[in-house]
Amino acid sequence: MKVAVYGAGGVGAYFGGRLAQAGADVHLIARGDHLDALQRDGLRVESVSGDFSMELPATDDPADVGRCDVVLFTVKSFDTEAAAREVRPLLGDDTAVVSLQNGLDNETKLAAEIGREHVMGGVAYIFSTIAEPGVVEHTGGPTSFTYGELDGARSDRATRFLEWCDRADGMDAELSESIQTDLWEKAAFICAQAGMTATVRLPLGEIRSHEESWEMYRRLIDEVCRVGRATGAELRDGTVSQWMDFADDLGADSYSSLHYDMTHEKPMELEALHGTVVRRGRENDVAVPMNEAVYAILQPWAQRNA
Ligand SMILES: NC(=O)C1=CN([C@@H]2O[C@H](COP(=O)(O)OP(=O)(O)OC[C@H]3O[C@@H](n4cnc5c(N)ncnc54)[C@H](OP(=O)(O)O)[C@@H]3O)[C@@H](O)[C@H]2O)C=CC1
Ligand SMILES: CC(C)(CO)C(=O)C(=O)O
Repeated sequence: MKVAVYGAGGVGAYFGGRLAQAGADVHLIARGDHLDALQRDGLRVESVSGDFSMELPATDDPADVGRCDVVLFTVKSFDTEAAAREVRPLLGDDTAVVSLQNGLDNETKLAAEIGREHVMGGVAYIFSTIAEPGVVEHTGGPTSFTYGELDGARSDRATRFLEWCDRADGMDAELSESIQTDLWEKAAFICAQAGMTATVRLPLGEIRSHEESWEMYRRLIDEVCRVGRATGAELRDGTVSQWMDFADDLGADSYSSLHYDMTHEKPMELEALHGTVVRRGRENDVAVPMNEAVYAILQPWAQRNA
């Protein structure tokens, strides 16, 4: 199984490294200082599930890699269109490009550039960042992702990739029959987890311990579920309470990638998260006051860091 990781950062390099440990032929696509360090010193993953280091081919030019079975597409959502324009050298007839990004529009943008037949949707659950060039720090979370064909088919390429994922330690993967549902459900959780940790600028434990803040967390999830349903996505009953239980069990020191980016002067995915919910809410006549508040509070930060 030949796999390219397009955007080998916190998420991509972690899962790519795990697949390489399982024997997959993994190629990293990165840029800047991070790429220099990957080429010079290899990839180092410092993980709560066990540290590991490995030498993997790394480049900024997809033509060096050539056709792959699977491309894990893990750039930030604001880089989706630019990166999608460079994906073609990685594509054979049956190549799957699997987005593991946050946001609701990445798959559509990818499909517009490379064709819907190449695109799978996905959602990732992991807390990981580039701690320094060449080094990915994994601090917690389930280390799992769910992915699937846009039409829900249990295709040969999707099941073949699942077999490889199942061989890998330190990660779990699941094949989805309704990736739109999963994307909206993940959006509901991330708008709460990212929105609250970034606006409050404190970890989840302190947010949980204040009734009003915890209620805002719940309302953020609820609003996104309402918008998702209004757009036609079939969210499961009980999604709000399931996420509240999940968030109740997360470590008290949990934050989010949005909080990390905000506090490290990095571009933020605010438009892909709360910006999209606010716009889709207006289009579908669904009130989203909590998401509007988060969007308004974080816009100056998003502008400053852009
Ligand atoms: N981090 C997390 O814990 C989680 C993140 N996610 C989502 O996963 C996605 C990826 O996040 P994350 O891994 O944190 O992001 P990172 O910033 O850690 O990694 C993305 C990498 O892609 C690189 N990149 C972007 N464009 C290109 C390009 N054209 N060519 C080569 N390299 C490129 C970036 O370089 P540069 O830095 O120079 O831009 C960066 O090194 C996001 O949508 C995020 O919301 C989902 C679940 C958990
Ligand atoms: C769900 C969460 C919070 C970690 O998996 C995430 O997606 C992020 O930090 O971007």
